[in-house]
Amino acid sequence: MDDWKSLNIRTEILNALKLKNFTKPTKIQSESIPPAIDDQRDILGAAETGSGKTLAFAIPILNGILNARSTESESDASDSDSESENGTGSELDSEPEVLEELDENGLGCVAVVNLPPDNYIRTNKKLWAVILVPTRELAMQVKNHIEDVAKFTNISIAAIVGGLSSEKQERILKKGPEIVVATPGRLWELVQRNEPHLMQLNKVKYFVIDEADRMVETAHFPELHLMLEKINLKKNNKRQNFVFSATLTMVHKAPYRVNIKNKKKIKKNLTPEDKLKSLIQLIGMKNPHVVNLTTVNCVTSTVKEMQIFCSVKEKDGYLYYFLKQNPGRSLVFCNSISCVKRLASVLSILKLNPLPIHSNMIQKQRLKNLDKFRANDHGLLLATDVAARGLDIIGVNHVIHYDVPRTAEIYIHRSGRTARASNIGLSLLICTPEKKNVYLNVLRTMKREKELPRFEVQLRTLQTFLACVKLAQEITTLEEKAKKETASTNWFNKAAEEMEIILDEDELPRGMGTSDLKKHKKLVNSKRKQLEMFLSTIK
Ligand SMILES: Nc1ncnc2c1ncn2[C@@H]1O[C@H](COP(=O)(O)OP(=O)(O)OP(=O)(O)O)[C@@H](O)[C@H]1O
Repeated sequence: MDDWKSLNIRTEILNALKLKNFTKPTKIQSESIPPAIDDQRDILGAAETGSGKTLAFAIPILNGILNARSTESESDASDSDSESENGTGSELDSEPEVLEELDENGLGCVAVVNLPPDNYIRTNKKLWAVILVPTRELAMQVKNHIEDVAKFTNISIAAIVGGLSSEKQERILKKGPEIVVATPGRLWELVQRNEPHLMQLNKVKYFVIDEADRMVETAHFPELHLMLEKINLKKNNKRQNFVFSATLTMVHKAPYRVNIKNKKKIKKNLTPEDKLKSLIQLIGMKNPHVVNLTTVNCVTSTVKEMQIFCSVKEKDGYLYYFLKQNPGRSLVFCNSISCVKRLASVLSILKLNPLPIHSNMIQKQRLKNLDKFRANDHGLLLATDVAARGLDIIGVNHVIHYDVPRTAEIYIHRSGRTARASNIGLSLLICTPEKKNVYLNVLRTMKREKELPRFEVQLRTLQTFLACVKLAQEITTLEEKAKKETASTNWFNKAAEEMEIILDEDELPRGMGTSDLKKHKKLVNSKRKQLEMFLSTIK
């Protein structure tokens, strides 16, 4: 534990690290923690996936809160009359609030008032830190990770995310957690509802943007920009900012056609320095300490990268071949929700028990599927890029890019779900001729001169797998059709029932009648039996 001790970390935190068996800091931790703790510097940190960035910002925050509390209790002891810094009363919102009200004619008029809004009830606990992350699952994970390290402190941490009851989250905030980990949408919603604890947002001592390059994309998180405007409206020199990502310094070449079209004003390619500068400005950081540990390879060195080149028709077959031939915990990424849903049907019929996760699922089911995946050494998660960033699931053996990722960043983050914390793993990209350009572009952005090595398959074995997949696809299509037909007939029958009309079969919507449906079912059953036979020949 000596390496930790030299970082000036408090005993409460050291004890928790010891309990977790984290014997020494990772590189990003040993390079970020000292300037953050000793010099209270803002930190811009870039380091590969799975390298421990969460604790690189969480430890300085916990340490800072504990130190401040000790100082407060010392000064409280010496001056019991003075107002505690822990209470928010003296510090908060001394500035008048400007409220819009309606006059008797229903017209808007502006009233300047010194009082807070009616529902503004100050919590008596200070909001020390706000940590923003792009996805709900990541917020939960970061919260749990920090809680582990805060085990021997009485600092409380809350996750505030969309998809769960906002009333319940308001109840959590009422307890006054010192650290709030949140997704921007839900946090902003509660800020706008004047949630009392969050009224301290512009006074927080620590502000973190994790996965920052993704978070500042305006199109994805407009609320983050509104929040930044709000917290930067009034200068808060005491705020310490932390901005982290594995792809913070990654830049893309401006497309060639842009250069040709705008002959006179040729678009300058953004440099990593430009990118950092604009982040610093946007977030309102002051002279940040930059820790850039990204490597030339971009992807963690313990990830073995490979590719399969095949036609669109063969993709499912190659995927099934890989999954059957390479047992372990696998995470398959698709570019769309519809692809996840379709693959989930096909792979379920092939008895692989896939667990889908995408943004159209209810939040509780998303979390449930993640838990099931975590608990099963042979789990199979089918995900959109909602699971590409930050998720820390120990023991993911394979990441499969079923669809070529649209950008190098996505490729890096997806691949980073395996081989975490110095473990090894495989990242396999499936590419079709139509997507070859996108794939080459991803490699170009990562400055790779060579293509990824080919994943070799045994062609004879592959044929059996392709045959199984073909049957499974046929069954899926037939079942889908039957489901749609039944749904539309049911709807028609229900409508007729409500209108008290009795229908003959020939009055039902054109499509399958009851007898057609029976035949259809029979066909599905025979195909299923055929598939069972095929599957029994595969180990
Ligand atoms: N000092 C340490 N010693 C051993 N393991 C550690 C240490 N610090 C963190 N870890 C573990 O390493 C794993 C990765 O950490 P973390 O999730 O913070 O990575 P990250 O750099 O944020 O990754 P990503 O870029 O994918 O979000 C976690 O399981 C964490 O518990």
